[in-house]
Formats: sequence, structure tokens, C-alpha cells
Amino acid sequence: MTKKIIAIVPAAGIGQRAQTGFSGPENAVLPKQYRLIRGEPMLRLAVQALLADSRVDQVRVAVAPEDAWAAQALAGLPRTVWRPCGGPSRAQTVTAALQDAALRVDDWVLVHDAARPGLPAKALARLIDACLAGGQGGLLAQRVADTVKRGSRRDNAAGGDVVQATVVRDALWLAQTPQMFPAGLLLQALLAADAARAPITDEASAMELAGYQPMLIEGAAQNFKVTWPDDFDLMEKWL
Ligand SMILES: Nc1ccn([C@@H]2O[C@H](COP(=O)(O)OP(=O)(O)OP(=O)(O)O)[C@@H](O)[C@H]2O)c(=O)n1
Ligand SMILES: C[C@](O)(CO)[C@H](O)COP(=O)(O)O
Repeated sequence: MTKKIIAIVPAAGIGQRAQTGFSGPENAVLPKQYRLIRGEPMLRLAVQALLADSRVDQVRVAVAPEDAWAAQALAGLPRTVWRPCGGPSRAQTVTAALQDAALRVDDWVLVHDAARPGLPAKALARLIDACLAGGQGGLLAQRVADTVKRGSRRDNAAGGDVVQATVVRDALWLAQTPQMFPAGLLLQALLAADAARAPITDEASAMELAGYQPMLIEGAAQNFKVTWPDDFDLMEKWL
């Protein structure tokens, strides 16, 4: 039987660092994934970026249980469903979405942040091609371009950190999404990481903890994560 490729979009965060300060229905603070970029909710753009590859069978968006915006933001998109299964952390949201999807163990899962609407079709295709060809999971990532400093918490004269060391950056990459893994292995790895109370910020770290070595596939600058207030304008320019 052909293995499906199912995308999961965790979209249950609040976007605290983005400080949108915008209000939606009932004056709730509008989470950053619903803020408009180029006139469209950021979440919708992120889902459309995944739908651009016809090999993606379905996109499953995981929103917060009290979410009031998903239906409108995702209206009319093909191959897309959403579920109110978001949890208190990104990893818990992804775990709940995987359990809700009840996939076959060897179906492929592509997890992509709602906060990365700039995903180029070519980068997505690179990741899918590499994982299918290698039969191995992987993630989009970018090599670190700048010189890297480790700071110490000791205050400098201006009240900030001071340099403790310059870090060798040759082998350093910045993790992006999508991150693509077999559904069964990913669910097992996330559950094991949760049981071990390991701090997990992406799917690859759960897989690493379980002993796997995910492939690093070249990502893209425009696939950056909208995190800080200025990022909205920057993303609008890219798009
Ligand atoms: N409990 C959570 C926390 C985050 N996310 C999702 O994980 C993705 C990446 O997280 P991030 O950019 O850190 O989003 P937020 O957690 O919303 O941002 P912040 O940490 O600034 O609050 C986002 O699509 C976000 O909605 C989620 O589904 N469930
Ligand atoms: C998954 C991720 O986008 C990879 O860079 C990132 O780890 C999300 O975590 P954050 O700590 O919420 O930025």
C-alpha cells in the first residue's frame, strides 16, 4: 500500500514574543498565526505553502481548544482539516495531532510551524525528495552564517551580557520546519521524550533522543519563523 504524506501544522501557540496586541472575537488577544500578512492570515499562507506540493495528501491543523478563528482562516482550502487538540507546549500539540490522525505507522508526517508562511515550494520538494529517496527522516535547516558567541549572564557596563567564548560554527545549523518522519516512529519518540521530561522544541530532537540521526536538508532564508514584532513586516516583504 502507498505510504501517505500527511502534514501537521501546530497552531495552538499564543505568540507571546510577537506581542500582536490585536483583538479578535470576544476581545481575546489574536494569536500571531491569525495576524494578516499580505491580507491573509499567516496560518492560511503556511497551509497553502504545504498544499503547493501535490504529494501532500492532507494538511491537519492543530489549534487550541478555545480557538475561535481557524474556521474562517482556513475556509475553502482543499485537503485541509483542523482539530481543537492543541496542548500546552508545541510538542504536546504535535503529539495530540498525531494521535488524533490515527495514521498507519509507516505513513510520512511533515510537521510545519504555522509561523513559517514563507516556505518555498522548492525547499519543501527538496525535503520530501530526500526523505523518500533515503527512506529516512529529516528536516530543513540552514548553516549558521555569522560568527557565533557564547554570552555569559554577567552584566557588562551597559547592562547586557559579555562574551564568554567564540563557538566553532562549522557544524552548526539552524533548524527550520517542515520536519519529516515516519508517523509511528515520531509518535513513539515524542511519547518517550515526554515520559523522560526532556525539553523538546522540535520533532528532530525527539528523534535524536530516541537514537536516530535526522538528515539536514538545505532550507531557505525566507522560511524564517515569524517570532518578533518586526518579523511581520519582513515576511510581508519576502512574500
Ligand atoms: N502550545 C503550543 C505552542 C506553540 N505551538 C505552535 O508551534 C509553532 C512554533 O512556535 P512559536 O513560533 O514559538 O509560537 P508561539 O509558541 O505561539 O510563540 P511564543 O513562544 O512567542 O509564545 C507555532 O505555529 C505555534 O502556534 C503550538 O501549536 N502549541
Ligand atoms: C520547530 C522550530 O521552529 C525549529 O526552529 C522551533 O524549535 C520552534 O521552537 P520555539 O522555541 O518556539 O522557537
